Amino acid sequence: MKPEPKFWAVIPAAGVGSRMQADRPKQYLPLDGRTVIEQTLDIFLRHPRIAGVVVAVSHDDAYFPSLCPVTDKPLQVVDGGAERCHSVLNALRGLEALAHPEDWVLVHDAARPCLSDDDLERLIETLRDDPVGGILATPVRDTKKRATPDGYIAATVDRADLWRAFTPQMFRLATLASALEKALEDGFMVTDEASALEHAGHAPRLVEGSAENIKITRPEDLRLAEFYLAERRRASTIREET
Ligand SMILES: Nc1ccn([C@@H]2O[C@H](COP(=O)(O)OP(=O)(O)OP(=O)(O)O)[C@@H](O)[C@H]2O)c(=O)n1
Ligand SMILES: C[C@](O)(CO)[C@H](O)COP(=O)(O)O
Repeated sequence: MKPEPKFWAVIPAAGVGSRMQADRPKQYLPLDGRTVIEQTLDIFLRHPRIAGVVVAVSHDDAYFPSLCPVTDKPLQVVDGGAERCHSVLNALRGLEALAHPEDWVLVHDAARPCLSDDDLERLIETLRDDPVGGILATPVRDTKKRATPDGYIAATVDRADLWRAFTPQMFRLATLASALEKALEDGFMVTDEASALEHAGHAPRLVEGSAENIKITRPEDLRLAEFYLAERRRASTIREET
């Protein structure tokens, strides 16, 4: 009898956050009373289906050790790499000591603290029997333009079938690790996990999620994330009081 596959979270958190122009890596900036990364980790540490978490942090990260998230789940910390894909691959290799090759891995940016429990649950429920896996995403809303090198409109891109890729991106551990290794061997510095699966010939599934699942990249994103989390806290308080 094959064991039921488990669900693991991999959190790439080894970036420097250069576009944020802050005094520290953006995953350690304050957000709604905690840090960005604590908000993100909490989503997975408190979700009943998540068996454990592997976080990739910069080898000289001086911030993470002071956080000490409280959890009874396995929480492994590995060194990140030069690019996000290297950090993810390092985390997958760390996870191999804890997980079965057929277990599901949900790769989620530390910089996306506004992922909702509903979206996480929908992703898992939609993909748990899928032969490949997939990603949270949302259809493009704005008209898309391609630019000339000197900042003029070169063309309008048909947005009919365009989606914005979010995270988590959910794939089987062995499939994802080998796809990432192959993409890197072939010289593809993929910016998300789905690109590696596509390079390997797969067609990951798109699971529509909330546009509130923003990636904190620039200063204005932090203000928006503060608004979203404060709104959810207010709504939760009202529900508890009624
Ligand atoms: N070598 C890297 C680069 C990025 N990340 C992580 O991947 C996520 C998405 O990357 P991005 O938003 O680009 O973060 P940074 O690389 O830190 O931002 P910037 O490009 O502005 O420096 C973040 O949680 C970041 O910490 C990582 O683990 N390892
Ligand atoms: C993985 C990702 O968040 C999907 O949109 C995005 O590709 C990360 O890109 P970044 O340049 O590493 O922020």
